[in-house]
Amino acid sequence: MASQNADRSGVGATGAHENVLEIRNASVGFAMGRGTSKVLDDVSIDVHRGEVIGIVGESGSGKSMLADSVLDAIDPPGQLTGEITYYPPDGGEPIVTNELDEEEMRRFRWEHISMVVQGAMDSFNPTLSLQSHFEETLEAHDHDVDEGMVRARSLLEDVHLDPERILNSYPHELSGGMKQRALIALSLVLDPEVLIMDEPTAALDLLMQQSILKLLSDLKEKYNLTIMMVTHDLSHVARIADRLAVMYAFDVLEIGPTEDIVDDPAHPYTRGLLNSIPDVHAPLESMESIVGTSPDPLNVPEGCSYHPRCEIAKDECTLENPPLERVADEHRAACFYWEESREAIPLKKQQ
Ligand SMILES: Nc1ncnc2c1ncn2[C@@H]1O[C@H](COP(=O)(O)OP(=O)(O)OP(=O)(O)O)[C@@H](O)[C@H]1O
Repeated sequence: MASQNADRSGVGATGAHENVLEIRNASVGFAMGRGTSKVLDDVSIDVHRGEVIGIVGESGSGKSMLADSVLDAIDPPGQLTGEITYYPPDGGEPIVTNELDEEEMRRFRWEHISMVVQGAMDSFNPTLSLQSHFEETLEAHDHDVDEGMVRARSLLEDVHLDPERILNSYPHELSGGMKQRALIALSLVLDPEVLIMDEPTAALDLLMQQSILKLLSDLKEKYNLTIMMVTHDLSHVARIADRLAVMYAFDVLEIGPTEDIVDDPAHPYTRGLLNSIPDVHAPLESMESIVGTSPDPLNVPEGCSYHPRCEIAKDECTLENPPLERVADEHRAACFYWEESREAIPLKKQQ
């Protein structure tokens, strides 16, 4: 497998690097008739070992592109550039995932990083029982099937499903919530270290969404997982995320501990996003949406991409793209005027 001369400075006492993933200058471009459409624009973030990181933002902001980049799963003709490095738990050689060839990636995926994508519930093969899905996955990765099925049963119990009943069922015999939970068990059967969930609960009702979040949080503790969770629903993921990265126009414009982002966001966009989250107790007229729409990938504004919608933008914002600046210890925001934004854009009280 491809490796790089790793930066060993983040190696902790256990021999494991403190970051499980380092995403550096990740960009995705699609060549189109009207020019090249950049749908991920030079994103660099670390994913800390053992955390839940929520990737949030409006529809079309590039969240799935960021998640797909980790496993180099961009559909052609999309082109990924940059470098995504995975650090194994045992302090072994780091792996640059976007340098793996097809066969190396086939082995890497599910063993180290599993991904459950939008609509994956429908990806079960309708002609195969759930037992066959688990067995095929184990066989494809040369795992001992008997041993693997012991783990599969235990994982199914972890997600509150009856192993015997589920393994003997066909996908159409399960409800949406059961399928989603079976899929989470399947994604963990090879004991990966990282689980990427892209809108994992979008098709489920609110109660089921909450129960899946609780399950993920329990699984994370039990199996020492790192979870990257992609969603447009900030309030939802904030319940389990240690950190949040807020995306807008194909870039991360704010990142930090969840409580900093929710209680004291620094970027005008994040403040607007929080003020637009529905509060069931508040009168409708008190809800605010952000004026304007997010940019088309072929028409991203110069300077700060948010400036046309920003109520505190100044000339400088139209000319220069602000870098992520330090707000507090681990809190960063890409805004020249983040200090001003706190007073200029008051937060409505969330329930
Ligand atoms: N195959 C493709 N060719 C060209 N552009 C694409 C392709 N797939 C996605 N895009 C564009 O990439 C941009 C980012 O898409 P992405 O799916 O990452 O957004 P998202 O934030 O995950 O949105 P959503 O929450 O709706 O899934 C969008 O503008 C989308 O139209």
